[in-house]
Amino acid sequence: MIPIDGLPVLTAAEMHAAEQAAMVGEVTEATLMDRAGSAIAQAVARLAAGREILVLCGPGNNGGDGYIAAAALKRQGLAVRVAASDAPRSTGACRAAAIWGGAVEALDRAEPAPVFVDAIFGTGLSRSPSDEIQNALARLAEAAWLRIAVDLPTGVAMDNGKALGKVPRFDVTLALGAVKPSHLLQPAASLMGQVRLLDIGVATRSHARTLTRWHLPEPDANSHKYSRGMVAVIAGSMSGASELTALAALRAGAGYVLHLASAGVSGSAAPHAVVRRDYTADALDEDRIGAVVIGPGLGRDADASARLEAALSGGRPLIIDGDALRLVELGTLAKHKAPKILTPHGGEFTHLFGEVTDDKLSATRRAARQSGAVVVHKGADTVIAAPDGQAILCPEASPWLSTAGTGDVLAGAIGAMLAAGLEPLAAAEAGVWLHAQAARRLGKAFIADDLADALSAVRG
Ligand SMILES: NC(=O)C1=CN([C@@H]2O[C@H](COP(=O)(O)OP(=O)(O)OC[C@H]3O[C@@H](n4cnc5c(N)ncnc54)[C@H](OP(=O)(O)O)[C@@H]3O)[C@@H](O)[C@H]2O)[C@@H](O)CC1
Ligand SMILES: Nc1ncnc2c1ncn2[C@@H]1O[C@H](COP(=O)(O)OP(=O)(O)O)[C@@H](O)[C@H]1O
Ligand SMILES: [K+]
Repeated sequence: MIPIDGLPVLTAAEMHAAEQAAMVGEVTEATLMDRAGSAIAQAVARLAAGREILVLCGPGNNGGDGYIAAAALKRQGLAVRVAASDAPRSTGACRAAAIWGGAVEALDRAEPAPVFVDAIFGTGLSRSPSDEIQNALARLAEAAWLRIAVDLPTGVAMDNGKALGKVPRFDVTLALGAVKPSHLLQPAASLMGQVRLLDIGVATRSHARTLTRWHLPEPDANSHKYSRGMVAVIAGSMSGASELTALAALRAGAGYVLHLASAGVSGSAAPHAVVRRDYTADALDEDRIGAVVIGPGLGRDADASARLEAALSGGRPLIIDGDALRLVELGTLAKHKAPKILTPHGGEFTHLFGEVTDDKLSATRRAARQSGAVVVHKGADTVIAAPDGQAILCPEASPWLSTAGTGDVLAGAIGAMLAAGLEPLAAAEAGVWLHAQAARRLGKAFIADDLADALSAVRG
């Protein structure tokens, strides 16, 4: 059972191609199924710790994996029963059912067991499971002590994070061969419990992968405040938001943070480490500025538009967030040649790129291509994409982040990473990682100010 940080994420088409490529020489579909079944059995035996196991098997190869796993568990002397939603149909499932060879209970009459293993449907789900299947899953899951899904919980589509019908909550999902988009996309991701990969010897390559820890730049004896990275935050009508961004940039490790506001808007407030200057048209002429953040608290008035235009024409690496995402036009963005990162939440994304009609991964990739920017499409399932198609899917972040100002903090953290010299995609990933870790450390009911402060501890 492999933790999934930094692993490739394969869509249905990519997974199919990877499986086909793996089936060479003596390796057949049956070989892969045997590997999957024995890896599942090993994981289930470990998790079950001697408790009785009920494996639910479907008619396709997901069911086939279930029969092979049940047979292996039985050989180990564990108490295991099998129930089926349907007779085995695929060649693989028929072979596997024969290997099991034991009793098969009818799904609607199956008695619950403490450990419930769902191998009804996996990547081959083509429509909503019947009410009979949905009800049986709900009843058996409810009565179980531990719920384990094989590959994907039954009812979850593979690529778009959608649940087709009622899907119970699982404790563990064992991804076979590769992580798939629905392991990370909402609402499906929140039904999976812990996702772990089982290696079945399929080589996986993809332009998408899961979030991973970044080895962040550390200062050394030659460092000074400018070499650590200088971030300029352009303020607007609500300076609280841009102050949070400035604080977060410092806490994330920037060497120098400039807060540029209208005369009289911000003065001597803490933290005193933020350098506060009046915003002027030539404010961004300072060559040492490594990243400009614009949007948090910017407002949407004429001043805000003028500041955005100055930031876009200034040619410095940019992070465009909040109000600036409501003001900016796609055409202008594509013409801006310096590195840029957009950090929209769902509403801002729709405003700029239109409704997501397919899935968050495809939509974010498209947006990055259209805008020529790295796009951080925020939410419980943040997706980051670069114009060249590379994408990063993030595991479910703390729901306590759903409080005002946490996005301003993220923009500051990403600003610090960009100013420190990371490439835009790496800067976005590192910022999102720091932000998620800070939230995790804080636990519950924190506020955005706490989150900004906690970035220091995550760096430490
Ligand atoms: N390929 C490989 O190399 C490996 C694959 N592996 C395993 O195979 C799994 C994919 O197997 P799979 O393609 O057979 O699909 P699966 O999820 O079992 O379902 C398909 C069956 O269900 C049916 N069906 C679908 N939806 C339905 C519904 N709502 N209600 C009723 N029926 C429905 C569908 O019938 P149809 O849609 O044609 O009517 C078909 O009969 C994958 O998740 C992994 O576990 C591993 O063994 C490693 C090697
Ligand atoms: N329910 C949630 N679960 C996990 N993360 C969330 C949730 N809601 C919001 N977030 C995260 O919190 C931040 C909120 O940003 P944003 O919506 O821009 O807020 P604000 O503009 O108030 O700062 C984003 O990083 C987002 O990914
Ligand atoms: K399943």
